[in-house]
Amino acid sequence: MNIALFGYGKMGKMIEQIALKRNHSIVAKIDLDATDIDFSKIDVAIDFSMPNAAFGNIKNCLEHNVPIISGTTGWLEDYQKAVDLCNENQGAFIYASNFSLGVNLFFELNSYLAKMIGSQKQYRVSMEEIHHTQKLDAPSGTAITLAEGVINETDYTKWKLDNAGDSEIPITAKRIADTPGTHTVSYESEVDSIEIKHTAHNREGFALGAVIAAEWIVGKTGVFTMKDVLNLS
Ligand SMILES: NC(=O)c1ccc[n+]([C@@H]2O[C@H](COP(=O)([O-])OP(=O)(O)OC[C@H]3O[C@@H](n4cnc5c(N)ncnc54)[C@H](O)[C@@H]3O)[C@@H](O)[C@H]2O)c1
Ligand SMILES: O=C(O)C1=N[C@H](C(=O)O)CCC1
Repeated sequence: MNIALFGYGKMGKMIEQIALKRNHSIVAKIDLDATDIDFSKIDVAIDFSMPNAAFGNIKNCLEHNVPIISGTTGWLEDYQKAVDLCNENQGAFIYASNFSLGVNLFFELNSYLAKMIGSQKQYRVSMEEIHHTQKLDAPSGTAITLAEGVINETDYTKWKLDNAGDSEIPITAKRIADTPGTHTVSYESEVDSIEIKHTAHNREGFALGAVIAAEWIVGKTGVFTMKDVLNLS
């Protein structure tokens, strides 16, 4: 498969290594705004760029009929526009806040736990995410997906960074050097605590998941998620 990388930073470089090992070719590396991209030889694009660049890259690919996988976080105010563009162009698009298999299993576990605890009003939920100090957005996209998972199953209505009101889920974002990504969901009552936690040891899981999503999407039409790719219920 001929892959174009939008964003050639920490993730772009890791994705390149994994894609080459899986016998794909990297036919373009776009690391800044580019106007002279030859879309005719690209089978699929993978965007791990920056919050202010992701939507432009997705739009460019969809308008040139190139399927696009986006892992960039912090641009979700434009997500619905990307979905509409994909549908208008009969294109193919996946955004995931986290492409690793482990985190996608963790999302399922989080929803299941929230569903069980939803009616147990003695528990208060909170979340913590820890990432490296270069991260531009907070809270992490993964923490937002986790919060949405809880909101779907309980009476919580919103998430909020730090101090939250009664119906809001408080998320604490910490930045510590060299931390690839750690997420904890905690439930506290007067008498006990329940915690679930996912720790990424490096970026390989994110990158492998993105390449697997790219392999999966070629030849398909529509807006998909990692649940579709991994065949999770
Ligand atoms: N979904 C996931 O599984 C997952 C995993 C890790 C990181 N991320 C997200 O991916 C993004 C990139 O992470 P990173 O650690 O590689 O960051 P990084 O800062 O190392 O790399 C980003 C690269 O994007 C480039 N860039 C800037 N403007 C661009 C443009 N217009 N087009 C193309 N490239 C452009 C920058 O020059 C930089 O090299 C972040 O938003 C991060 O939160 C997501
Ligand atoms: O390194 C990052 O930046 C990461 N971003 C994603 C997020 O915001 O959830 C996934 C984990 C790593």
